Amino acid sequence: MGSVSNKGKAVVTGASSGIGAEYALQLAVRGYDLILVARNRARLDALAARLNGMTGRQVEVVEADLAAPEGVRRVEEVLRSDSRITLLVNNAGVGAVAPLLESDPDKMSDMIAINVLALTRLTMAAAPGFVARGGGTIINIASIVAIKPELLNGVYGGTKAFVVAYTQSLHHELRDKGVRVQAVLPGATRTEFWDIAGAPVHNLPDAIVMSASDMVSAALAGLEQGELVTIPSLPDAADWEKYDNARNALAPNLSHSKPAARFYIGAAAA
Ligand SMILES: NC(=O)C1=CN([C@@H]2O[C@H](COP(=O)(O)OP(=O)(O)OC[C@H]3O[C@@H](n4cnc5c(N)ncnc54)[C@H](OP(=O)(O)O)[C@@H]3O)[C@@H](O)[C@H]2O)C=CC1
Ligand SMILES: CC(=O)[C@H](N)C(=O)O
Repeated sequence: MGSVSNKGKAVVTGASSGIGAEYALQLAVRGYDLILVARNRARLDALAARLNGMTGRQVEVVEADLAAPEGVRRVEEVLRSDSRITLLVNNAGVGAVAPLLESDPDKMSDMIAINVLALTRLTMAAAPGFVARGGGTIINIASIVAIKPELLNGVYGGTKAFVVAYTQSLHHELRDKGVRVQAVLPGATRTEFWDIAGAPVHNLPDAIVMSASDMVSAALAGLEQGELVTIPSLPDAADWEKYDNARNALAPNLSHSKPAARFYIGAAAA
């Protein structure tokens, strides 16, 4: 059994494969104890044993279906009750490539439940403890489809746009309370995501597909550099800042007592 980490514990959802398993590895190497969450118990147990053997860190496992209210409640309870938790990685997620008119509404509902509802509730379960203890970090895994929703299924893009907006708003509310937040926007990453979404990753050009290991290394470097939004592929951070500045530049004109003159409403009424 490893010694108790002074970095505390990281909760990683969707840790049974892909990006989540890679976060678990890289966080254990950085000295975090772990709580791994997903449905596939056998995979979680195998990863926990491997990481404990490699790093000596304590690794717990919570089997939970985050599409189901009782699964979310199980993880909420852990987040509320364990004061050693210092980091939450909201990574569990599913995607789709099918156009909206060919999509199964029940699958879309499940996607919203996992990508949006679970992430929202787990954040709300973790944040009060972080505020009370004067520190903590929440990493939300979004996607580049948050800003380019035309690329894949529209509901998937909508869920990831939610993750970015939610994270920006959390930053606004929590930055003065010692809580760090980060939205990570991966591009195509070589994981099982693609098979599950219905489009094998080998059909994509290698030039646009990153390994999960490189993606997570870059995302953690972005966190260390203080980024609120990290796009691992983006060469120049100033490009995101321009995009974000353009959004903020709209602010003075987003709410007025009258419609803009270009809609001629005032002229017609006069
Ligand atoms: N791969 C890519 O190209 C990109 C991925 N992303 C995002 O990265 C995140 C991780 O995906 P990735 O690693 O690629 O894909 P994987 O399919 O490899 O991993 C998804 C993880 O989510 C878990 N998960 C899925 N459904 C549930 C559920 N109902 N309850 C609990 N856990 C669940 C899975 O575990 P289990 O099945 O054991 O429950 C698994 O651990 C997702 O949010 C995805 O949207 C973003 C951009 C690009
Ligand atoms: C855009 C991608 O390639 C990715 N699979 C995603 O989940 O957004």
